[in-house]
Amino acid sequence: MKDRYDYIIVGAGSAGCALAERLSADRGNSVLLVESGPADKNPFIHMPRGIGVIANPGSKVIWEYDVQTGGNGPSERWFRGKTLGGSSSVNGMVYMRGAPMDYDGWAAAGCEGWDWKSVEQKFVELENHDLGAGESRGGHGPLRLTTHPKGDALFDDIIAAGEEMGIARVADVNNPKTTREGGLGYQPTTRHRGRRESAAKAFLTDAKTRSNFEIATETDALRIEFEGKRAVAIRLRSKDGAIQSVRADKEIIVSGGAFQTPKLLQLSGIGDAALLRSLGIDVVVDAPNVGKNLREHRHTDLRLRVKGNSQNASLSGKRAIVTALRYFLFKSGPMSHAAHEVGGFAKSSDDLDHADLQFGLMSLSSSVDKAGKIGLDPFPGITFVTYFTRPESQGEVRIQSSDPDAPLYVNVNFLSAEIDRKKFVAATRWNRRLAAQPALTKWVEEELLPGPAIQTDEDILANAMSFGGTCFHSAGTARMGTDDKAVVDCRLRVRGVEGLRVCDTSFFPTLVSGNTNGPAMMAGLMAADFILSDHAHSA
Ligand SMILES: Cc1cc2nc3c(=O)[nH]c(=O)nc-3n(C[C@H](O)[C@H](O)[C@H](O)COP(=O)(O)OP(=O)(O)OC[C@H]3O[C@@H](n4cnc5c(N)ncnc54)[C@H](O)[C@@H]3O)c2cc1C
Repeated sequence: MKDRYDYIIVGAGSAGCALAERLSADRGNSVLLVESGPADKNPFIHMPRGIGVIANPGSKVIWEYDVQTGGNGPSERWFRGKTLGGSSSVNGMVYMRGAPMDYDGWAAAGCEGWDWKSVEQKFVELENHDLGAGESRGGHGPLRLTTHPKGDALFDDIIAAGEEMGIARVADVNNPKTTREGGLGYQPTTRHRGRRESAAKAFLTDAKTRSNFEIATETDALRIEFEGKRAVAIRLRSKDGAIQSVRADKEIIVSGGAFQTPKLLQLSGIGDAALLRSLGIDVVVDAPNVGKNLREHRHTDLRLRVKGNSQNASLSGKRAIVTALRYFLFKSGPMSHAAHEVGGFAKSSDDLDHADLQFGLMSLSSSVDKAGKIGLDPFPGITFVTYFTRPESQGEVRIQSSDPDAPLYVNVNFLSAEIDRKKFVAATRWNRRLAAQPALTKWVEEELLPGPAIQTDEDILANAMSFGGTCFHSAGTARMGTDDKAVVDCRLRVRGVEGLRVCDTSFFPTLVSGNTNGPAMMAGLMAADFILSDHAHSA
């Protein structure tokens, strides 16, 4: 590693990889990409269902958090990616983009340039879709997308059940009309030829050979260093514990993800002044909203015992070995599936002008045994996973110590907003309506979860944390905006200092209507445009 670069990016996740590729494409820029985790060599990263192995406690490729859910529920163990590709290397590979209204809402709140028409162009640039290029779809970008193949009778009947409810069968669930009106179809995924297509795969495979680009894995960014109000260097700790300051002549961009980005800002003196002083950290900018506005999707699950076509058996016991072998030989079979085979959007009530629910089918089902261990059910089961797409509950992430290795405080405050409670109930009822359609009566044997005893709105809410979970879409903790409380401005520059930006899901002012990997990569492309044009003008 050299002692100075033009640009230093902290975090080789979804956004960081996309940004690094774009900045280093100009050989006149020297770029350093710093990543806490190791290179993505573990073969289970690349096997789509390898997630069951790499997400285990103690895994070297994940960050683990103890998260307060809000209310009286027990805390939950959440994780994020810690390797090249970040969370895109450990996620469920469901590829969604969000709805035009999400981005148009950001623009209407003052952030010009973030309207749907602008971000849509970036999605098109990003995508190499197996459905080919279309009006709102890319066919030539770096990110190879594969739609789950047709042909499974149960999956097809789930889409047919949607049709019986008046929900269109669609070829591309990301089409803007589908995100508005609703529609179910086979799930587009970040997979290619049976392997995970992470941000590292899409953006670093070619870029890493560039002589102006360096990647430092197993290296932690501990603190941003300032001269006056200008961010000038990053304090780094390498694998062997050596500490080094590396200068950025142009900019530092923090892409550590929605938990680690606010943490690094706070450790560097950008945060709530009272909190920072109480921990002995010198204040660079009093920015009380760093770490606030944490947004997350909470899914409600309908676990069903079915008559067949579940993947439970082929992923359990001795058959799992055969399934894994099939995967390693042919890159096919259940080990090559993403989290959802079927997905899409729906309206929880016909009078809505926009879809408000996202649905995903998991072709397996799991339960917790008497010893508290989670395992696949010993019978055929599937799970409907549905969530309200635009939650308003807000939580918080904050440091509890000036020690960078100390655990973070995370409280997501699920269902604290009235609308989220109302929609959680609506989503739970919607799952049941789908399962009750004629197309599915020949498949469904029994509802296992929430279970027949849970019927009233009160019952559903009282048990909400026990039949669903986090979608791992955390965002919002370094909110973009034009108001005094925003952490970054609309070009992602940290307010109150110079030479520092944030580029990851932390800046999202609200959650988008869908999964967040695609939007994070899109953000990396947007940020690259801002940075390159700002420096072209200042040169
Ligand atoms: C289990 C799981 C399942 C998910 N499923 C889906 C899905 O199916 N579809 C979907 O679209 N989205 C999914 N998501 C969400 C999506 O993957 C994330 O929202 C997205 O990847 C976030 O991108 P990011 O750039 O904000 O951060 P990340 O991709 O998390 O990247 C942050 C990177 O920064 C590194 N880093 C952090 N701090 C430091 C530091 N101080 N020094 C050096 N490096 C640092 C981290 O190690 C990490 O590599 C899932 C996420 C998880 C965790």
